Amino acid sequence: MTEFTLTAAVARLLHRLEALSPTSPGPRCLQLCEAIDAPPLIAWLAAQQQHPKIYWRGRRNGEEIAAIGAARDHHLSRQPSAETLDRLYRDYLRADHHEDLRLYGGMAFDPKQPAWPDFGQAHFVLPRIELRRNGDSAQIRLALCGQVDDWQQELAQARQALLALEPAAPLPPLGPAHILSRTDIPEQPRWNTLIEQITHPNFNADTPKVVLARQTQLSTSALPDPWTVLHAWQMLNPGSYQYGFQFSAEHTFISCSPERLYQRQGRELSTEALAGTTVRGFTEAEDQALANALLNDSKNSHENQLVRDHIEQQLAPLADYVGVEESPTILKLNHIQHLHRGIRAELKAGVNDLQLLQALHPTPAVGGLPREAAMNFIRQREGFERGWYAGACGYLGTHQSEFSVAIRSALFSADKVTLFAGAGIVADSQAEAEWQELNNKLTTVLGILNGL
Ligand SMILES: C=C(O[C@H]1C=CC=C(C(=O)O)[C@@H]1O)C(=O)O
Ligand SMILES: [Mg+2]
Repeated sequence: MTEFTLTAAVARLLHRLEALSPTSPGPRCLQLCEAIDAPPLIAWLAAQQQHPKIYWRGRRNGEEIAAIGAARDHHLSRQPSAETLDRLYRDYLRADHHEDLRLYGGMAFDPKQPAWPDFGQAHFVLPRIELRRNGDSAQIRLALCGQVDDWQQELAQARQALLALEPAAPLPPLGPAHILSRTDIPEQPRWNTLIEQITHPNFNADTPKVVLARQTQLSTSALPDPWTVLHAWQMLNPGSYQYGFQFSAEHTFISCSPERLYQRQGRELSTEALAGTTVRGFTEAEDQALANALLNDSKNSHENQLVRDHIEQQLAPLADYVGVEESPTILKLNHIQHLHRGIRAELKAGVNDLQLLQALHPTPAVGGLPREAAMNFIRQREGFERGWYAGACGYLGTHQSEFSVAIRSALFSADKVTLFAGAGIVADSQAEAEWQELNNKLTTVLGILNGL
């Protein structure tokens, strides 16, 4: 009888590697796959010693992935061009590939801002080892990618990666971390000035929306493990995407984001307008009253409407059909609730993921309108580098691709954690209320970091 423990599956993969011919007839990329009973994936990932480490989980109990190492690593100093994407497709994502190879990674919010170290303007990885789970079914996948003359070395490296796997261990506990210092950029007085500028009728006439953000840098007595924080965060917000990228031991970017940039299955596209925010109530009646007030609030409706209109316009030339939910519904998170409109499209034949990324990212839920004017304002005045905050994170695959907008995110480096929160500023925005909205967006993660 086949044993589905990870150890048994790894032994089978080692055996299959041995059986592969040590020479290759040409350049090739392939994936060996074995069914497993999946261990808890975040805990397994945290225990591994190989980098990069990547975690991805779709919304509402969606597909879960933990991946380590790289059979191919594309660290780009510019956002992907048509040529780069063509190459990626030719090499791994060809429609005649039956292996379902995927490139996991992301891209920064603004290619014109300096890139974060490790993350670059864009960074995509074909993982060496991927654990993929969908409901009760899970596999371990081993990727091999090489040329004729380095094939033997590729086999040796794949073997090495399998032998270096660590067993899953419990996640390190959160521990009683104390926040020693906190620095906000911008601080509140500067925030107020910026809101005045954005809401000034002369500016607002041409630039109806700018999503202004704040960076909150914390130093703590004991830096918590980012994977433990992500795990705690996902328990509180299972309806959000949950993901983390650690390209080296130095920096980890995690996000528990409610926002989908897009999901593509074949030519079916699903995206959304997510903008407009209020808090949750303490009782069901209060929660419902807050939701109703949000649905009827003109400032929040305007925030959402601008995103909806823009996405519809951007998709029109790429799609045979675009359908938008006319009235927004409410998406509830642990501490806040948002206005949400689902958007579906049937893509024209031949439309690729690069076209989708360029058309949709960044949406006016994180940038503004018009896109370039809003981004210019952010670049010149916000005062910090957004890096992958509000960027696009996810995966590219042949038949299916999915990206989330990396809001509700945190960057862990040496001795500090940096949190990010933004708010859509439109004509009727009040500086104090928008500042409070930023705080509301941080409540859940701050609670985790405070050990609450
Ligand atoms: C930019 C962020 O949120 C966006 C997504 C949902 C609601 C938003 C809002 O109501 O302002 C923002 O547009 C963030 O959380 O950093
Ligand atoms: Mg808002």
